[in-house]
Amino acid sequence: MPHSTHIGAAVAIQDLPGWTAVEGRDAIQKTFLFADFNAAFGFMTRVALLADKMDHHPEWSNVYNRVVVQLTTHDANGVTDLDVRLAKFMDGAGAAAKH
Ligand SMILES: C[C@H](O)[C@H](O)[C@H]1CNC2=NC(N)=NC(=O)C2=N1
Repeated sequence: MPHSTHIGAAVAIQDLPGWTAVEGRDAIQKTFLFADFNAAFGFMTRVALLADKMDHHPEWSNVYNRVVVQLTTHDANGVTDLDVRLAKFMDGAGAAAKH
């Protein structure tokens, strides 16, 4: 795996508007709400291409226009710089999202 630096959810969310710490594990969470399924799946596709390049993958689910995301680094048992990088990219790619 790529080298990663442990940050922890509490510190990570200070720099990530709309992201919250998950109860019971070191992970961060955000819900993105889009106009429709097309916009939601477009977002997931753009994120998937980066996740593949980074070899760092979100835990997420999609129902129609809603995408619920949790990020953590399994190899580090917690939130690292890789999760912060992916979260920031999601915030950019999810600019069309309603909050
Ligand atoms: C072998 C492979 O590089 C690892 O399993 C990668 C794949 N994607 C990953 N994604 C996430 N979120 N955390 C990891 O620790 C991780 N590890």
